Amino acid sequence: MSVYTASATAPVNIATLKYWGKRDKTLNLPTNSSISVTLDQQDLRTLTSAATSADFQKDNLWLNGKEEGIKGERTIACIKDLKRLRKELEDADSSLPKFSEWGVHIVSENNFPTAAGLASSAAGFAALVLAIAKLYKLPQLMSEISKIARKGSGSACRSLFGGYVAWEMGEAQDGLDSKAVEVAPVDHWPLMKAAILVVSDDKKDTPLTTGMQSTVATSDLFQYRIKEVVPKRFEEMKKAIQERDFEVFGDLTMKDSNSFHAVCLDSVPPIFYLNDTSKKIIKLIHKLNEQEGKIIAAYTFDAGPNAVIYYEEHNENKVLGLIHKYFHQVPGWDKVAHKKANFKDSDIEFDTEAYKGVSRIILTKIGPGPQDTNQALVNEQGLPK
Ligand SMILES: Nc1ncnc2c1ncn2[C@@H]1O[C@H](COP(=O)(O)OP(=O)(O)OP(=O)(O)O)[C@@H](O)[C@H]1O
Ligand SMILES: C[C@@](O)(CCOP(=O)(O)OP(=O)(O)O)CC(=O)O
Repeated sequence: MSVYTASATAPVNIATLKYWGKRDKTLNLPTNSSISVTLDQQDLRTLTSAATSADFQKDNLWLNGKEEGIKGERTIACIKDLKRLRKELEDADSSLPKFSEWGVHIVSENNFPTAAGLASSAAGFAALVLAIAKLYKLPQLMSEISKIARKGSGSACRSLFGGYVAWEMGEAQDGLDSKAVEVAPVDHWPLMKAAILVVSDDKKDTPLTTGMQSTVATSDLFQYRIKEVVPKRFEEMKKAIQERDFEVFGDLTMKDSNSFHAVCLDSVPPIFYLNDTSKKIIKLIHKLNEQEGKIIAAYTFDAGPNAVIYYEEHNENKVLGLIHKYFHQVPGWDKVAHKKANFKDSDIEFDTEAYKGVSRIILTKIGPGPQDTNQALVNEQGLPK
C-alpha cells in the first residue's frame, strides 16, 4: 500500500491587539481586527504530520501521543475545506491520486503544555491545516490557507505568518475577506523579546467561545470597544510596528489587554481571567516603566492569568533584572544563566511571595512563520511512530 505523508511546524502567536467577539460562530468571524507577534518555535511550536492512503477508511487524530479521533466540529470543518480544494485539483488533473476520497491521519505534538492558555489551539490548527495542505499539494497562498485555519481557531490564522501579523476582520458574510496578513517580517524589528510568566491556575474561568458570546450579548462597553477603540488602535499599532516605536507599541499593547479584560468584567455574569498574581505583575511593570520614565516593557494577558511581557533586547538587563529579582525561584532561567551577571539590580519594592503564584518562566522572542521540516511523526504505515 502506498502511504503519502507531509509534515509542518507552526508557531504560537500572542495578540497585542486582542480578538474578542465573534460575529459568526460557525465560520469563526470576529467582531474586530487583531494584531499579534509570532513567537520563536524553538520555545513554542506544534509539529504535525499528515498521512493518507487508499487503505485509510476514516480520518483520525493523535495529539501528544494519544489517539483523540476527529471529534470537534472545527477540525471537521478544516479537513472538509482542505479536501474540497484537493478535489478541485483532482478534477482538473485525472492522473492525481484521489486523496480527497481517502482518510487522513494527523499526528501532532506540542513542545509546551496543551490547553494551558499558551495558545496551543492557534499553533495546533495552523500546523494541522498546513501539514494537510502540503500533503495535498495545494497551490493556495498563506492568506488563503489562513482562512481555513481560522475556522479551526480564530487566532490560528495569525500563526501562518512570522513576525508581526494582522488578522483583518473582513466584512463579507461568507468570511472570504477575513484573513491573516503580514504587517512586518521578523527582520524588520527583530529585537522584540517575550518573557512568559506561567501563572498557576486550576481551570479556565469561562471557555473562550462561551465567554466571547456572552460579552457580545451583554456588554455595553464592548460596543464602544469594537466601534471606537479597536479600529483606531489597529492603525496606530501597525504604524508603531512600522516605525519600530516601542513606547507606542507597548502603551497600546497594555491598554488593549486591559480593555479586553474590562469588557470581560462588563459581561453578565462577569468573566475573570486575571488573578491576583496577574494583577501584581501588571503593577510591577508599571512601576518599572515609571522608574525608567518611559515604556520599556509591556504586559499582555489572554483568556487566562499568564503574563506575556514584551520588551526590546537592549533593555533585557533591566527587564529581566527586575523579574529575576522577584521570580528567580521559578524554573526556566537556565537559558539566560550566562547573562545573569549583567542583570541590573532593581530597587523597586514588590511582594516577595508573588513567585509562589507562578509555575515557570518561558524566555523567548519574536520568530518566523511555519517551517518546512524533515521531522515526521508518522511511520511508513501512516501511524504514529
Ligand atoms: N497540536 C494540535 N493539533 C490539533 N489540535 C490541537 C493541538 N493543540 C491543541 N489543540 C486543540 O486546542 C485545544 C486547546 O485549546 P484552548 O483554547 O482550550 O487552549 P489554548 O489554545 O492553550 O488557550 P487559549 O486559546 O486560551 O490561548 C485542545 O484541546 C485541542 O483540541
Ligand atoms: C484572548 C485571545 O487569546 C482569544 C483567542 O481566542 P481563540 O482564537 O483561541 O478562540 P476561538 O476562535 O474560539 O478558537 C485573544 C487573541 O488571541 O487575539
